Amino acid sequence: MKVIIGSDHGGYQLKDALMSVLTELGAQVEDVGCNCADSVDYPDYAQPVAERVASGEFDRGVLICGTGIGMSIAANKVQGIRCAVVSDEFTAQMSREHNDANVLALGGRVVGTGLAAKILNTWLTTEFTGGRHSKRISKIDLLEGSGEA
Ligand SMILES: O=C(CO)[C@H](O)[C@H](O)[C@H](O)COP(=O)(O)O
Repeated sequence: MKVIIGSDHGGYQLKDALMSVLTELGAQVEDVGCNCADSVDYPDYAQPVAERVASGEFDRGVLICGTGIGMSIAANKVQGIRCAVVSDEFTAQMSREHNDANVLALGGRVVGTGLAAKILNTWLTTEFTGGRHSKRISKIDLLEGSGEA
């Protein structure tokens, strides 16, 4: 699986910590930064991650800011992106099974490293259920003008 990951200054430490999870899962990872505590703007990292997932270049994206909220708002502006902010394992599982989320947003100031690793593991290894959920995803596609009625 090809995964692209990015963060702002509120998430770069958690991003670094999660690299081992991605490596253990055998993911092919590209890190678009940032890589230090200097203040940056989260949309500058959400945009390349979201666009490169939406284009099909990467299978999944992971975005980390202080809360995950800013990253998710920005990523969800890109057509074809279903970004879920997750702080627990159950919603990580549901965001894949029901919502087919293709980008995961985490809060570096919200979840600790251990929980974040479990969330990421669950999120990357859970498949979309399809069925009744596919119809709902199609309706989301219509909302953003990319689907067919
Ligand atoms: O966008 C966010 C909140 O929705 C992110 O958590 C940012 O990381 C946060 O806003 C950055 O805050 P800072 O005070 O500039 O460090």
